[in-house]
Order: sequence, then structure tokens, then C-alpha cells
Amino acid sequence: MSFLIDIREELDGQVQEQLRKFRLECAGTSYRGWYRIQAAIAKARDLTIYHDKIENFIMPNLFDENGDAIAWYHWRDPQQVQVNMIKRNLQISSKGSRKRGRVTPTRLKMLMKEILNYRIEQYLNPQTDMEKLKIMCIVGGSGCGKTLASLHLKYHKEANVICSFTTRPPRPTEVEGRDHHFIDIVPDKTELIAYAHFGGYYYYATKWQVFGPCTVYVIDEKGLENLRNDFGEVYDIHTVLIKRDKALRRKSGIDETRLRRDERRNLNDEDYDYVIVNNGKKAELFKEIERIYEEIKNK
Ligand SMILES: Nc1ncnc2c1ncn2[C@@H]1O[C@H](COP(=O)(O)OP(=O)(O)OP(=O)(O)O)[C@@H](O)[C@H]1O
Repeated sequence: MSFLIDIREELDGQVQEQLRKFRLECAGTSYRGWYRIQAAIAKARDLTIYHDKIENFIMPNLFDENGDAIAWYHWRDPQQVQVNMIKRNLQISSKGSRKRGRVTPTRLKMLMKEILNYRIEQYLNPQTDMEKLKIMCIVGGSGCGKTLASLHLKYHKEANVICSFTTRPPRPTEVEGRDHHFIDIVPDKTELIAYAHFGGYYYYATKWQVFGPCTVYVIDEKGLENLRNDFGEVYDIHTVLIKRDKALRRKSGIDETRLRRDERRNLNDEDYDYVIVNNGKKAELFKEIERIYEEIKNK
């Protein structure tokens, strides 16, 4: 659940101007500048999702066509978060002689403006070099357990798992948001981290899908190579290869064509940071992937 407030009129003209200039400069230079903004936004977004600090509920996350910031904030449980937010507002705004009182919509809006200005200031003058965002890429043959492992991290470790977009219509067993996001548009390539065209359909993942302490991405080896070439400097990329015996894969219903196709793939242990041999129980796979995820996250 997300909620948009249009605060363009509320924002200080000077701040808007500064922000616009900064964005233009970033767009004009390299990924570094762009990356800095993305990292800040991603960090804020992550905090937004996992914490309930008022400063984290609002940020210059969306921009209109003139480059003006539009505030955005996101919450899980709107009611509870609203309660927390108001409580927090009271704490923040009741400094010194200020009277504690009811938080009116105007007061709330003023507070948000204050916070937003503060956050913009932080983006414009970053104190330290931001850390690179981490991406854990999971690679492996058909039916090796990549989806299983990534969904485990999503549901048991609250990992940010990239669900790619595709213009292909869903197959009967596929679920929106689990297998892919089914969509009929392709954004500008500058918005994407990965991009593929198979059988007349597009598959892609966007830059804004990378956020949080460690993003998990199931990708094929060609996609990984492209990602490394294009974004090796921008993201901190870690790789995991999952392997599973052919007989076991055949048993779980992977068809012969896919198994044969896999034989021609170039999947070598030494090209990957971690290798998981998934020939045992699912629980073993989960334990191993969790361990690797934690290790990368805490690096
Ligand atoms: N250790 C395991 N024990 C039992 N079943 C497993 C194990 N690992 C994977 N499977 C099963 O194998 C099948 C394929 O797994 P999964 O869909 O995760 O593979 P994948 O690598 O994502 O495949 P694809 O390349 O088709 O996307 C699933 O039915 C899954 O439940």
C-alpha cells in the first residue's frame, strides 16, 4: 500500500531548483551520480519498508516531468503506520515550549515538508561515499531449484527478490508477482538493469527493483555477463551457482529438451563465488542459501 501526496507547492522554490540541477547533472555525467541518488532512494525505501521512523516515511522519490519532487511514502499497514507516524510527529514537534496537541492535516503537511527539505539536503550533500548496493545473482540449469531458493529467501528472510517483467502473456500455472510481472510496456533502456528478447517477447528488470541490504536476482549466465559488463562498477555483484543431478531434475518433471539444452550451457564452478549442489532435501538447499545470503548481506 502506498500513498502519494503532492507537495510541489509546499516545497521551497530554491530547493526544487537545486534538486532539478542536481538531477540534470547526474543524468549528464555517469552512473555514479545517478547511482548516488538511487542508492539514497533505495536506502530510504528500505528503511521505509522495514522501520517506522517518521523521517523514513517521506522522501523525494517521485519526480514529475519538470524534475520537481513529489513526495512519496510507503507503508505496510496504513492504519498502524498512521498511528505510529502521528505518535512520532508528536514526539518530534513537541520540543521545548511547544504544546502537545492534536496533529492536524496542516501540521502534518508542514512537518512532512520540513522532513522532506532535510532529506533533500542530505541527498544534495552526501556526507560519505555510499556503499554499493549488493546483488546476489542465482544462476543454474533448468529445474535446479533457483526459484525455490529465491522464494525461500523472500518469505523467510524478507529478501528483496527481483521479479522480472515480461510482455509475454502468463502461462496457466503462472502467477503475477511470483513468476513475473506481466505487463505490456517496455520502459526506456536507461531504466533497466537487464533486458532480453526471446520468442517475440521482452523480459526485463528495472533499476528501481534493486534496493535493500541485498537484492536477490535469478538470472541466466548471459544476463549475468551483461549485468557485470554494464553495472559491475555500480553494484556489488555476488554470484551463486545451483547444480542438481540430471536424474533428479528429470524426476521432478523437467523435459528432455531443456535438459539437453542445459548440456550446451557453459556453467563452470570456478566462475561463481558460491556453488550449491542441490541433490539432497529441500531443507538443505534452504539452509545453504540462507547462509550464503547472510554472508553476502553482512560483508
Ligand atoms: N532439493 C530439492 N528437493 C526436492 N525437490 C526439489 C529440490 N530442489 C528443487 N526441487 C523441485 O524441482 C522443481 C524445479 O525447481 P525450481 O522451479 O526452483 O527450479 P528453477 O531452477 O527455478 O527452474 P527454471 O529454470 O525452470 O526456472 C520444483 O518442482 C522444485 O520443487
